[in-house]
Amino acid sequence: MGKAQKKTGKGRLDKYYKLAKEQGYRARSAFKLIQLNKKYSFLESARCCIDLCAAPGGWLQVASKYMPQNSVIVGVDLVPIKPIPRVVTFASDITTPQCRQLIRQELKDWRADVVLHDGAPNVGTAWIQDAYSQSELVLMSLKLAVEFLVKGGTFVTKVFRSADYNNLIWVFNQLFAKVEATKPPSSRNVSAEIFVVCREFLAPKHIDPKFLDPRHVFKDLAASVSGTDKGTSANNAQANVFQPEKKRRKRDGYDEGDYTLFKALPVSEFVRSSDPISALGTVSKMTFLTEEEKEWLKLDITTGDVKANCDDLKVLGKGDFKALLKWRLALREELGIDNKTKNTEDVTETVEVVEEVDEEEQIQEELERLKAEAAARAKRERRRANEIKTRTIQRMQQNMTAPLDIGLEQHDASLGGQDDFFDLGGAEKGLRKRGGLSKLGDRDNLESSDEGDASDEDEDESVLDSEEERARKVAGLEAEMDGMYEAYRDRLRERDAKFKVKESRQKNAEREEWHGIGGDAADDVDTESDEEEGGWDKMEAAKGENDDSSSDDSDSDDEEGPRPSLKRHRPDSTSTGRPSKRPKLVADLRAPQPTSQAAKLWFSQDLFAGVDDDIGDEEAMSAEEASGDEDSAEMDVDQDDQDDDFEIVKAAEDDDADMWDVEDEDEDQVKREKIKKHGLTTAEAVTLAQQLVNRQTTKTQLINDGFNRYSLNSREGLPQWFLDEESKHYKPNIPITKEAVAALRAKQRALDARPIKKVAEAKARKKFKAAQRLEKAMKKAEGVNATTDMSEREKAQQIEKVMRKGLSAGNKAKKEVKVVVAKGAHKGVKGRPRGVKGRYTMVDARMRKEVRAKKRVEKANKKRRRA
Ligand SMILES: C[S@@+](CC[C@H](N)C(=O)[O-])C[C@H]1O[C@@H](n2cnc3c(N)ncnc32)[C@H](O)[C@@H]1O
Repeated sequence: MGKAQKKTGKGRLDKYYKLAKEQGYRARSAFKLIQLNKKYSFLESARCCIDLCAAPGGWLQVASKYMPQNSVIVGVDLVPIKPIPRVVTFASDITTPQCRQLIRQELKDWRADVVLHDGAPNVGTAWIQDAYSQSELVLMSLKLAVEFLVKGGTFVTKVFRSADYNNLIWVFNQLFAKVEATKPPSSRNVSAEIFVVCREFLAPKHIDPKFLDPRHVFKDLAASVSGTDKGTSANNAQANVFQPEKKRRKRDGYDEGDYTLFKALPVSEFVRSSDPISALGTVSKMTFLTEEEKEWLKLDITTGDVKANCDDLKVLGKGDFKALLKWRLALREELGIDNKTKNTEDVTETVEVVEEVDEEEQIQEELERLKAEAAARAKRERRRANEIKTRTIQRMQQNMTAPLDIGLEQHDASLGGQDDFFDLGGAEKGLRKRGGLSKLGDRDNLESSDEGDASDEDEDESVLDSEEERARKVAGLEAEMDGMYEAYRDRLRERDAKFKVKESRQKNAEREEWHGIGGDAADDVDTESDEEEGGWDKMEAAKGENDDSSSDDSDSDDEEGPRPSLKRHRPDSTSTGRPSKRPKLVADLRAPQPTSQAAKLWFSQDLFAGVDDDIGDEEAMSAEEASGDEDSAEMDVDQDDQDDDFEIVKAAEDDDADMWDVEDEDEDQVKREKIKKHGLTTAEAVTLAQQLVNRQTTKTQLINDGFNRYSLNSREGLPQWFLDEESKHYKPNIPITKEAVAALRAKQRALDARPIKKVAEAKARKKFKAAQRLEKAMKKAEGVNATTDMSEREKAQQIEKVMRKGLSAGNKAKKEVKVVVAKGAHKGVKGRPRGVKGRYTMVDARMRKEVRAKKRVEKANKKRRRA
């Protein structure tokens, strides 16, 4: 569950999820009802509505919003529903009489205009079983609907496109004048759900109880579910043979590309087939057309019955099928296909034993044998495929991590016929021949023995078929390209300090990036979008944690799988010193090799999915199965992945409107502060902000625009060089306006004009001191004013003096000291030189140099003394 898309979050947290969050709905499914109501307008005129299976309450919220004031709205679910204004809710099972009573108590004499049903059983078993329960639930809801609906009322229900679909529609048609099935846009395409809107309830006086009885409505399916057959076509084929009395309908539709009912099969195929049962179960007729087949008609064993049976298989019973199988066995013996029975011809005693064996048993044995053979074959093939995968992985890993340093290309080229310069496969083979890859061989053998398979070198060679060879070459080339690109980047890093800075900035940007609205711009503008990013990451992380606890497989998914802010790590050059520019072909596999990042990336591709599991770790398999069960138990998270599209929008404990985790707030705070501190930093962001302020766009529009062709790009498995290129050019082109650029420039200019910190501090200090002086002066002035032994005039003079001093003290210009060099006319002058006014100081031309020299000597002497 949740593995097909891993619903890697991206698919799951879609536009409607975000809209639900934004508009305060508890579940994205709210939009389904909104869209259904938009099409059929049943809520606006309704005065009473019952919502069956209503938790967490998305539909109830919509009903309460669209229905007139003072309407009666009742919601029921197995789980309690958090209160919603104007809505009565209670917890009950809609399939029980107690639920019926509760609704009756609530409605009294009222009848409902609308009955809604969006129920989904808590799944966990096989799909066909789940679908059946869902259909049953629909029928139960219909039962309540017909009891409480007013004549002409509307019943809206969710149905799954299962085998029961037509039966349900038939029943609806008996009770409602208009029945329409529709899939609202918000219902995911991957979901099998469909909504049926039944209008104009006929309210018949008497309703045949069979209409509402699952045993009658889903009669055939119940039979097939209780039997051994779970609905697969292969099983169906077998069931057709062993229980031909019970005709099975094609409930699951026809096989891909096979839409005809009548099928003919050459009888030789039936005789030679390893799975005769399937042949008998699927074909209508077996033909004798070739010369060989016509010869068989002449044999004694081919009786008239056999011929007649071959003519129309659809009318045969169990005994006829047995007869055909018996005939097949006899014919195979005749033809020498079955060596086992042929050998028995030579041993008289054994022949006797064989003759004694009951027909029934013989067929049974044959069946057993065929089954065992098929199972063994499948197992062999699986193991073989696993081996191929494992070896491919090992080899590619080697190619990626180890330097190719022994001039193999020249060597192989010199042998002639080696066109491909990069043919690592050939080189490896050469090495293997020379024993250079003995370690690899050891490892291979080790693995083979682990799996209990006696595969040897020969088999190993046969496994390397041309396709694998080609795939390996391609992988080798790609790995080499990756290596070269890394080396190139390393060189850049060494040469260009700016590159490093750029790189780290880019990493930060990637970490910050939300792929919704579009990069930095969105990040800058919409703080709520930022919240979403936080929420997204948290949810992903939470999912990761869940997976961690439940499955090994999902562990790796978490590490390698796509993330909203996918960040690719480069191999740590510090740990390995300088990275080798050429990958080594031979590596010591005995020592545990750390998987390189490039290798991790490579192995995160679908091709390798499940390799680890397949290698035979049964524990991992069972853990995975267990996790599957656990997953399915998490109704609100995964159920809709499989069959229901219901998804609860995460809600905060206390506040419905604010639906993100409290933990996110810190992160959001940081982002908000960042924007507060630095403002909007890109022209795109400023443009979007201006559009928002000027009401040229809305937040919803922005979110909608965020779902563009760039937003859900998967970067999984793509080489780094490609991603680097893409990050430069393949991104949404958000328009920018002149005004935005001008605003940013103005801001930049203001920033440039700002004094540096020290100057600003000095200025502030000066200001502070001036204020202190002024305060002091004012105090003094007040003192002067308070004295009684001075005339008013004297006081005024004194105060003016004090204030002038206080104000001007800070502004005192430093008295200039004139420097007079003692050379020329001033050389040897004693006293004030001529023509110099004010303060002066005489300097010797050589004085500075001499003073410095003197200091140097003193310092040197000091050192010497200390030594
Ligand atoms: C898809 S959710 C409903 C979502 C709802 N329409 C909304 O918008 O919030 C399905 C609900 O069916 C409920 N359910 C399943 N079987 C039920 C039963 N027998 N009786 C009552 N509720 C049931 C589940 O508890 C689950 O909450």
